[in-house]
Amino acid sequence: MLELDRVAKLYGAKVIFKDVSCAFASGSVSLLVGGNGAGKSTLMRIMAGLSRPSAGSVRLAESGPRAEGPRLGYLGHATFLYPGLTALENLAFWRTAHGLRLSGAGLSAMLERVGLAAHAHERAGIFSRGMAQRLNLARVLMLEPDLLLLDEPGTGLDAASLALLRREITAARQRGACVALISHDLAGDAPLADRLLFLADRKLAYDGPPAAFAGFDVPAGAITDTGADREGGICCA
Ligand SMILES: Nc1ncnc2c1ncn2[C@@H]1O[C@H](COP(=O)(O)OP(=O)(O)OP(=O)(O)O)[C@@H](O)[C@H]1O
Repeated sequence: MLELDRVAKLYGAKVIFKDVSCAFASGSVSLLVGGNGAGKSTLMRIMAGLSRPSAGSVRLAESGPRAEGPRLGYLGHATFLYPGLTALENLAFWRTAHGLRLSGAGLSAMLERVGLAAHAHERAGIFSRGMAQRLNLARVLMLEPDLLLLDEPGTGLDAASLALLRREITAARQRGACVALISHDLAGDAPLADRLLFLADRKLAYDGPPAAFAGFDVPAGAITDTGADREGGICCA
Protein backbone atom coordinates (compact mmCIF):
# COMPACT_ATOMS: atom_id res chain seq x y z
CA MET A 1 0.00 0.00 0.00
CA LEU A 2 2.75 2.44 1.00
CA GLU A 3 6.49 2.24 0.41
CA LEU A 4 9.23 4.42 1.82
CA ASP A 5 12.60 4.26 0.12
CA ARG A 6 15.64 5.75 1.88
CA VAL A 7 13.57 8.55 3.34
CA ALA A 8 15.41 11.27 5.26
CA LYS A 9 14.21 14.40 7.05
CA LEU A 10 16.42 17.31 7.96
CA TYR A 11 15.49 20.64 9.51
CA GLY A 12 18.35 22.87 8.44
CA ALA A 13 21.50 20.98 9.36
CA LYS A 14 19.66 18.90 11.95
CA VAL A 15 19.13 15.31 10.82
CA ILE A 16 15.89 13.89 12.30
CA PHE A 17 16.34 10.53 10.55
CA LYS A 18 17.77 9.13 7.37
CA ASP A 19 17.72 5.96 5.25
CA VAL A 20 14.27 4.88 6.40
CA SER A 21 13.07 2.18 4.02
CA CYS A 22 9.99 0.10 4.71
CA ALA A 23 6.77 -1.07 3.10
CA PHE A 24 3.33 -1.04 4.70
CA ALA A 25 0.91 -3.71 3.48
CA SER A 26 -2.87 -3.71 3.28
CA GLY A 27 -4.52 -5.66 6.08
CA SER A 28 -1.74 -5.00 8.56
CA VAL A 29 -1.07 -2.93 11.67
CA SER A 30 2.36 -1.38 12.13
CA LEU A 31 3.29 0.07 15.49
CA LEU A 32 5.77 2.95 15.41
CA VAL A 33 7.64 3.53 18.66
CA GLY A 34 10.61 5.55 19.88
CA GLY A 35 11.55 8.06 22.53
CA ASN A 36 10.35 11.66 22.60
CA GLY A 37 11.73 13.57 19.65
CA ALA A 38 12.83 10.42 17.78
CA GLY A 39 10.89 11.58 14.72
CA LYS A 40 7.77 9.40 14.79
CA SER A 41 5.29 12.20 14.08
CA THR A 42 7.60 13.63 11.45
CA LEU A 43 7.76 10.26 9.70
CA MET A 44 3.99 9.81 9.87
CA ARG A 45 3.41 13.26 8.43
CA ILE A 46 5.65 12.26 5.53
CA MET A 47 3.65 9.04 5.14
CA ALA A 48 0.46 11.12 5.07
CA GLY A 49 1.85 13.44 2.41
CA LEU A 50 1.73 16.39 4.80
CA SER A 51 5.48 16.89 4.83
CA ARG A 52 8.07 16.38 2.13
CA PRO A 53 11.04 14.12 2.76
CA SER A 54 14.42 15.84 2.43
CA ALA A 55 15.64 12.77 0.52
CA GLY A 56 14.22 9.48 -0.63
CA SER A 57 10.76 8.71 -1.91
CA VAL A 58 7.29 7.76 -0.73
CA ARG A 59 5.08 5.70 -3.02
CA LEU A 60 1.39 5.14 -2.42
CA ALA A 61 -0.17 2.26 -4.40
CA GLU A 62 -2.71 3.62 -6.85
CA SER A 63 -4.52 0.36 -7.52
CA GLY A 64 -7.26 -0.84 -5.19
CA PRO A 65 -11.00 -1.12 -4.88
CA ARG A 66 -11.69 2.62 -5.28
CA ALA A 67 -11.58 4.29 -8.67
CA GLU A 68 -10.29 7.49 -7.08
CA GLY A 69 -7.37 5.66 -5.40
CA PRO A 70 -6.73 4.81 -1.77
CA ARG A 71 -8.43 6.92 0.85
CA LEU A 72 -6.28 8.34 3.63
CA GLY A 73 -7.41 8.80 7.22
CA TYR A 74 -4.92 10.74 9.34
CA LEU A 75 -5.37 11.42 13.02
CA GLY A 76 -2.66 13.77 14.22
CA HIS A 77 -2.20 15.93 17.29
CA ALA A 78 -4.69 18.57 16.07
CA THR A 79 -8.34 17.47 16.22
CA PHE A 80 -9.63 19.36 13.15
CA LEU A 81 -12.89 19.96 14.99
CA TYR A 82 -14.90 23.17 14.89
CA PRO A 83 -15.64 24.23 18.48
CA GLY A 84 -18.77 26.19 17.55
CA LEU A 85 -20.39 23.21 15.80
CA THR A 86 -22.09 20.33 17.55
CA ALA A 87 -20.66 16.83 17.34
CA LEU A 88 -23.17 15.93 14.63
CA GLU A 89 -22.54 19.15 12.71
CA ASN A 90 -18.79 18.50 12.81
CA LEU A 91 -19.28 15.08 11.23
CA ALA A 92 -21.70 16.56 8.69
CA PHE A 93 -19.09 19.17 7.78
CA TRP A 94 -16.40 16.56 7.20
CA ARG A 95 -18.81 14.31 5.31
CA THR A 96 -19.40 17.14 2.86
CA ALA A 97 -15.74 18.12 2.73
CA HIS A 98 -14.82 14.55 1.80
CA GLY A 99 -17.78 14.06 -0.53
CA LEU A 100 -19.00 11.02 1.41
CA ARG A 101 -22.41 9.48 0.84
CA LEU A 102 -23.48 9.13 4.43
CA SER A 103 -27.01 9.86 5.66
CA GLY A 104 -27.88 11.70 8.86
CA ALA A 105 -28.64 8.32 10.37
CA GLY A 106 -25.19 7.15 9.27
CA LEU A 107 -23.59 10.10 11.06
CA SER A 108 -25.59 9.35 14.20
CA ALA A 109 -24.47 5.73 13.97
CA MET A 110 -20.86 6.94 13.86
CA LEU A 111 -21.42 8.92 17.06
CA GLU A 112 -23.02 5.87 18.64
CA ARG A 113 -19.98 3.82 17.59
CA VAL A 114 -17.62 6.10 19.51
CA GLY A 115 -19.96 6.44 22.50
CA LEU A 116 -21.02 10.03 21.84
CA ALA A 117 -24.69 9.52 20.89
CA ALA A 118 -25.86 11.32 24.03
CA HIS A 119 -23.70 14.32 23.12
CA ALA A 120 -24.66 14.62 19.44
CA HIS A 121 -26.15 18.09 19.85
CA GLU A 122 -23.53 19.54 22.17
CA ARG A 123 -20.88 21.89 20.85
CA ALA A 124 -17.48 20.28 20.37
CA GLY A 125 -15.95 23.31 22.09
CA ILE A 126 -17.22 22.16 25.47
CA PHE A 127 -16.03 18.59 25.05
CA SER A 128 -13.42 17.14 27.39
CA ARG A 129 -10.13 16.11 25.80
CA GLY A 130 -11.19 12.46 25.67
CA MET A 131 -14.58 13.28 24.17
CA ALA A 132 -12.92 15.47 21.54
CA GLN A 133 -10.56 12.63 20.73
CA ARG A 134 -13.50 10.23 20.32
CA LEU A 135 -15.16 12.68 17.95
CA ASN A 136 -11.90 13.06 16.09
CA LEU A 137 -11.74 9.30 15.79
CA ALA A 138 -15.28 9.26 14.37
CA ARG A 139 -14.22 11.91 11.86
CA VAL A 140 -11.44 9.64 10.61
CA LEU A 141 -13.28 6.31 10.82
CA MET A 142 -16.29 7.49 8.85
CA LEU A 143 -13.97 7.76 5.85
CA GLU A 144 -13.39 3.99 5.98
CA PRO A 145 -9.79 4.76 5.05
CA ASP A 146 -7.60 2.33 3.13
CA LEU A 147 -4.58 3.89 4.78
CA LEU A 148 -5.19 4.75 8.43
CA LEU A 149 -2.44 6.76 10.12
CA LEU A 150 -2.87 7.33 13.83
CA ASP A 151 -0.48 9.53 15.80
CA GLU A 152 -0.91 8.75 19.50
CA PRO A 153 -4.67 8.20 19.14
CA GLY A 154 -4.96 7.00 22.74
CA THR A 155 -4.13 10.46 24.13
CA GLY A 156 -6.69 11.47 26.72
CA LEU A 157 -8.80 8.34 26.35
CA ASP A 158 -10.16 6.45 29.34
CA ALA A 159 -9.99 2.65 29.57
CA ALA A 160 -13.32 2.08 27.82
CA SER A 161 -12.38 4.47 24.99
CA LEU A 162 -8.97 2.81 24.62
CA ALA A 163 -10.68 -0.55 24.28
CA LEU A 164 -12.97 0.98 21.65
CA LEU A 165 -10.00 2.43 19.79
CA ARG A 166 -8.25 -0.95 19.77
CA ARG A 167 -11.38 -2.70 18.50
CA GLU A 168 -11.63 -0.15 15.69
CA ILE A 169 -7.96 -0.65 14.75
CA THR A 170 -8.47 -4.41 14.58
CA ALA A 171 -11.67 -3.96 12.56
CA ALA A 172 -9.88 -1.66 10.10
CA ARG A 173 -7.14 -4.24 9.65
CA GLN A 174 -9.72 -6.99 9.12
CA ARG A 175 -11.45 -5.04 6.37
CA GLY A 176 -8.08 -4.75 4.63
CA ALA A 177 -6.88 -1.31 5.69
CA CYS A 178 -3.21 -0.57 6.10
CA VAL A 179 -2.88 0.84 9.64
CA ALA A 180 0.12 2.58 11.18
CA LEU A 181 -0.03 3.65 14.79
CA ILE A 182 2.30 5.76 16.92
CA SER A 183 2.14 4.85 20.58
CA HIS A 184 4.05 5.14 23.83
CA ASP A 185 2.03 2.25 25.23
CA LEU A 186 3.96 -0.69 23.90
CA ALA A 187 2.38 -3.14 26.32
CA GLY A 188 -1.13 -2.10 25.36
CA ASP A 189 -0.67 -1.74 21.63
CA ALA A 190 1.90 -4.38 20.63
CA PRO A 191 -0.72 -7.16 20.75
CA LEU A 192 -2.62 -5.34 17.98
CA ALA A 193 0.38 -5.10 15.71
CA ASP A 194 1.80 -7.39 13.05
CA ARG A 195 4.98 -5.44 13.06
CA LEU A 196 6.94 -2.98 15.13
CA LEU A 197 9.11 -0.12 13.88
CA PHE A 198 11.51 1.52 16.31
CA LEU A 199 13.03 4.89 15.52
CA ALA A 200 16.24 5.68 17.42
CA ASP A 201 19.61 7.23 16.75
CA ARG A 202 18.22 9.04 13.68
CA LYS A 203 17.38 5.80 11.90
CA LEU A 204 14.96 2.92 11.76
CA ALA A 205 16.73 0.83 14.38
CA TYR A 206 14.29 -2.10 14.41
CA ASP A 207 11.69 -3.35 11.93
CA GLY A 208 10.21 -6.72 12.73
CA PRO A 209 7.72 -8.71 14.76
CA PRO A 210 6.69 -7.13 18.07
CA ALA A 211 7.57 -10.33 19.93
CA ALA A 212 11.18 -10.29 18.74
CA PHE A 213 11.62 -6.68 19.90
CA ALA A 214 11.93 -8.03 23.45
CA GLY A 215 15.32 -9.45 22.53
CA PHE A 216 16.47 -6.42 20.56
CA ASP A 217 19.41 -4.53 22.02
CA VAL A 218 17.99 -1.02 22.50
CA PRO A 219 20.68 1.67 22.39
CA ALA A 220 21.28 3.16 25.84
CA GLY A 221 19.21 6.29 26.41
CA ALA A 222 17.29 5.84 23.18
CA ILE A 223 14.04 4.85 24.78
CA THR A 224 12.41 5.05 28.16
CA ASP A 225 8.73 4.13 28.24
CA THR A 226 8.85 1.14 25.92
CA GLY A 227 12.06 -0.04 27.54
CA ALA A 228 10.25 -0.44 30.86
CA ASP A 229 7.50 -2.42 29.16
CA ARG A 230 10.04 -4.68 27.49
CA GLU A 231 11.72 -5.46 30.79
CA GLY A 232 8.35 -6.41 32.21
CA GLY A 233 7.96 -8.77 29.27
CA ILE A 234 4.41 -7.53 28.84
CA CYS A 235 4.54 -6.69 25.21
CA CYS A 236 5.37 -9.92 23.66
CA ALA A 237 2.68 -12.44 24.44
N1 LIG B 1 9.25 22.34 11.94
C1 LIG B 1 10.29 21.89 12.64
N2 LIG B 1 11.45 22.58 12.65
C2 LIG B 1 12.53 22.13 13.33
N3 LIG B 1 12.55 20.98 14.04
C3 LIG B 1 11.42 20.27 14.07
C4 LIG B 1 10.23 20.67 13.37
N4 LIG B 1 9.29 19.74 13.57
C5 LIG B 1 9.85 18.79 14.36
N5 LIG B 1 11.11 19.11 14.65
C6 LIG B 1 12.04 18.33 15.46
O1 LIG B 1 12.05 17.01 14.96
C7 LIG B 1 12.30 16.10 16.01
C8 LIG B 1 11.30 14.99 15.93
O2 LIG B 1 10.00 15.49 16.29
P1 LIG B 1 8.73 14.56 16.28
O3 LIG B 1 7.57 15.37 16.71
O4 LIG B 1 8.65 13.87 14.98
O5 LIG B 1 9.13 13.49 17.41
P2 LIG B 1 8.28 12.32 18.04
O6 LIG B 1 9.10 11.08 17.95
O7 LIG B 1 6.93 12.27 17.42
O8 LIG B 1 8.21 12.78 19.56
P3 LIG B 1 7.11 12.60 20.73
O9 LIG B 1 7.19 11.18 21.18
O10 LIG B 1 7.59 13.54 21.77
O11 LIG B 1 5.76 12.99 20.17
C9 LIG B 1 12.26 16.90 17.31
O12 LIG B 1 13.60 17.14 17.72
C10 LIG B 1 11.60 18.19 16.90
O13 LIG B 1 12.07 19.28 17.66
